[in-house]
Amino acid sequence: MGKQKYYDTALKPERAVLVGVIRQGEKPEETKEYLDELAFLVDTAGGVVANVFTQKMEKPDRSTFVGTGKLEEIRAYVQAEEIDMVVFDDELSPSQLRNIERELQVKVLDRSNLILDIFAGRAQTAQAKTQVELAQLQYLLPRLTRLWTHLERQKGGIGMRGPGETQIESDRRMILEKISLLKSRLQLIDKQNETQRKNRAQLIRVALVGYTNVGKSTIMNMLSKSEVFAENKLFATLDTTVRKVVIENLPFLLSDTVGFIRKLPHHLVECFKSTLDEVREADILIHVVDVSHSSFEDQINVVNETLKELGARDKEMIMVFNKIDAYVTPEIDEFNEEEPRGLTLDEFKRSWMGLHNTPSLFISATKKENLEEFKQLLYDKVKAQHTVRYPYDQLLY
Ligand SMILES: Nc1nc2c(ncn2[C@@H]2O[C@H](COP(=O)(O)OP(=O)(O)OP(=O)(O)O)[C@@H](O)[C@H]2O)c(=O)[nH]1
Ligand SMILES: [Mg+2]
Repeated sequence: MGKQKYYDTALKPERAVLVGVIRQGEKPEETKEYLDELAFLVDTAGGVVANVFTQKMEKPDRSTFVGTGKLEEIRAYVQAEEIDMVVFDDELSPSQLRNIERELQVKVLDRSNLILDIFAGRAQTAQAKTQVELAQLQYLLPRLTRLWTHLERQKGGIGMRGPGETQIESDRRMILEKISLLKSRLQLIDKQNETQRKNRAQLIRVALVGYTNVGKSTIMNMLSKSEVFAENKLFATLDTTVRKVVIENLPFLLSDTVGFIRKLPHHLVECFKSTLDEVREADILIHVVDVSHSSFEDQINVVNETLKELGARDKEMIMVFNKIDAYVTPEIDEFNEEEPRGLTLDEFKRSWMGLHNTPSLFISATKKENLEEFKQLLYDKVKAQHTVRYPYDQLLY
């Protein structure tokens, strides 16, 4: 796919239509959240959203995701409005993808390959590039296989023998060869990185983790006075950056890494495992939350789940609620007089502190609010671990 195109602002942005299914028991706000996030992904990839289609269904249709009537409606819109692509909020199965493409006659993407495409456009280092390419090929492979078995089922029919199959078979073989090549390349890079990590000074390691776009890189820049790329797009950071930071007289290593997101394609997590080594090997995690985001509590859960998947859930953690400057008390229901609004920041703070033992802080990285308190807590935590780990270290005394 034309990655170049996405980032070339001189070209007309591609026009997209989003499609989501409202499952039974799902609240309309939830669906809206999911689709808003999908729209942000499209925006990050350089496209513009022209329209959104939703359908209430018990579960997505097995062959066409949405019902045939809805698909017909989308097709009419796509033709009338010169739409370049249709993006589905869930990962489509190989046969769904094929059926929908046949019906709509336009580029069809799902959430997974949209994320993969953004990653591909952002990867800078050899490691990230290799990881993304591997994930893309692994995404592609079953979509070829199924096509192939589909053809095989019809084998015997006149005109169905021969080239069709062998073409796909050889594509498949090529992809498999490429996958094993990429895997061995990654192993080599991993080994080099491991050696690098071993050669590092004996310092406590702290990792910034959190949902994408919460302000991890901004905090990294603030603490290390370095320049890590930060912007209001999803997945601004793909490669892990490690910096030495000194608070008062205490040095430690701080790493900034790729943000997490709901429904992150599984093979992508797999491929990025080694990028996330810094997280897995960290002594302390700083879990950054964008408290101004309307679904920040869901985002906290997604991050905790992903950490569990990485085997990093039991580490010492500090919760940092960032962007307090942008927090607005949510309006819940204007017709309910007893509960016309959600929690104010203060109320949330108190209820959070009451429920959780994890040390928590409320800051604004851009407005520089409560940064001293944050640095102090970080200093205390790092120092506590440092004195246990390196008791004879002269640095501290
Ligand atoms: N209002 C407000 N915006 C902030 C604050 N901290 C960061 N931002 C903005 O949030 C956006 C995302 O910041 P990043 O630091 O790139 O976030 P990240 O978590 O590194 O994002 P990814 O690398 O994409 O996962 C940027 O536009 C920042 O300027 C804050 O305290 N208040
Ligand atoms: Mg970042």
